[in-house]
Amino acid sequence: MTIVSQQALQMKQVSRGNYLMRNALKHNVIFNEGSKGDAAYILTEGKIEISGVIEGHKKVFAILTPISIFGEMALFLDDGVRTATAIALEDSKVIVVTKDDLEEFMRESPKVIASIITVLVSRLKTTTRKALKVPSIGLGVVRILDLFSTCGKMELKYDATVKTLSDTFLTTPEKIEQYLLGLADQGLLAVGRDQNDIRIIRIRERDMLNAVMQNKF
Ligand SMILES: Nc1ncnc2c1ncn2[C@@H]1O[C@@H]2COP(=O)(O)O[C@H]2[C@H]1O
Repeated sequence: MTIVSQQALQMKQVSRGNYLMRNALKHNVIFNEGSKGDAAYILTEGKIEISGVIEGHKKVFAILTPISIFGEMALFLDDGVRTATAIALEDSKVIVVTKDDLEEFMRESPKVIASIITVLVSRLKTTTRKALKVPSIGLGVVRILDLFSTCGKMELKYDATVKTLSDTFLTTPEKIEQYLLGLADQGLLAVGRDQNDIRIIRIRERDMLNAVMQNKF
């Protein structure tokens, strides 16, 4: 049993009242990041995606399966605002836990408090690990271009490449264009137009990664 499900079951055990159940059909938004939150939810059936928008890009933080609790953070935060968006990936069922319910659970059972802390700590640990894994954007761009050239693909559509790279590295298209400009200045690629007047990137250095590493990019 996961830590999250332990916590959810803990809550079921201490609750004496009737639960308010809610169905969330596939694609339903249960709540949006930035909205005010007055309840947490225990997922009993289905699948919920927890995501946020970082620098204009959607980032999935977690995919929850039964039994998991979510939407608890806003109940602890002073501003009461949702830190992420919850969307049903499948037809789902949740138990609504109001702020009053949660406070009552916590008053009645120190185990509930302990398990909520455990859930928050475990999410923080996962999130910190993910954050530390964010690659150097510059080197990441070079590695991807290097892969294309290794596969013999020396011309790439400019707009599509910039969009894919900015989505991949959760950064702005402008930032990616700066890196491309830097590589162009080093003579490793050129930006031009094809016969249909579509902007393209021409990779000029087959071993781009090696060249960049030698230049201590
Ligand atoms: N990094 C994360 N990993 C897993 N779940 C999260 C993460 N950030 C937020 N959540 C959950 O998503 C919910 C969004 O609404 P809340 O801020 O009320 O409570 C939040 C947590 O339950």
